[in-house]
Amino acid sequence: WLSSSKLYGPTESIQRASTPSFSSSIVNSRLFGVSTSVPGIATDIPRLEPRHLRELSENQYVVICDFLPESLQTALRQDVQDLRQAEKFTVAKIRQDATNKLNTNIRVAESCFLGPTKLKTFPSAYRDQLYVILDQVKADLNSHFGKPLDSQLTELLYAFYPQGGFYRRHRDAIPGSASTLREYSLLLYLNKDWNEQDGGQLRLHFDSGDDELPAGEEAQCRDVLPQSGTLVLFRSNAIPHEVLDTQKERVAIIGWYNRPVASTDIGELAGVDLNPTRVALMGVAASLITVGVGMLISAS
Ligand SMILES: O=C(O)CCC(=O)C(=O)O
Ligand SMILES: [Fe+2]
Repeated sequence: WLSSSKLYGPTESIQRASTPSFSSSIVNSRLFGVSTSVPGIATDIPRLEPRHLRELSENQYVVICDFLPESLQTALRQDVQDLRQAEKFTVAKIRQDATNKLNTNIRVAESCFLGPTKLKTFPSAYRDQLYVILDQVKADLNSHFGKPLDSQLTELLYAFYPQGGFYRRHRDAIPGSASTLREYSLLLYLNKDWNEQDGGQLRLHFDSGDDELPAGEEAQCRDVLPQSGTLVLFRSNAIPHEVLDTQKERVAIIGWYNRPVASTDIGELAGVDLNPTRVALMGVAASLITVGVGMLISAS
């Protein structure tokens, strides 16, 4: 597992997860695989390996193929179908947008918010398994980077893009809004047998722009196929990205690991101008804001 850390450009090196895609209920003894058992399912918990974490810190993003166990991919694909059937999906809004109004010039997709406290009337052991896996990813990020991530402030959703769907270039963390707390963006795809001609690639941009390529800069990007099982992680404030027009229905699990609210965020998040010395004395206010932002996120 400590094999060579490759230096690579935006167009190469897609990593592979090392855990087997599925195992029976036998607890495995491999270094990065632990197992849980949920009634009816027993799946290895895939882990971020040191090479993945190194790559994330060097390049601000990492792409890991075959991360999610295949049996779970199948089950979650079915979960998306069932939730759509039950009309649990709503047309996705652009949340960073000040007005939060529907903007179909930027995004055409439907979404369904997920999390341990969501969809209580529509439980799924497979979704619970997903939460366990995503908590482990968070723990792996935590222990590698040594920066705490806030468990209250994790956002998670299913996104369904119809044929012709897209999401134009944007950044996930925008200063001056709650999204500024997003530290890592997470994408997990559930689309079987995806090809180049199906479109819907996730395009990661490496120029210095936000929503557009700055004049005079050369485009530099990498396209990732939304292939079932693929995990993409990137620093939310570092990598502008977009979803190219999809020729087929496309499903993604989208999440953000947020950092805790710092006292220096208070002014910005509360929309007021506070002086820094006062702000420093306001740790209590920071935790209140955490609760407030948490409610904001869970209400969406
Ligand atoms: O669906 C994707 O691949 C990306 C979605 C995205 O960028 C977002 O929801 O912020
Ligand atoms: Fe995004």
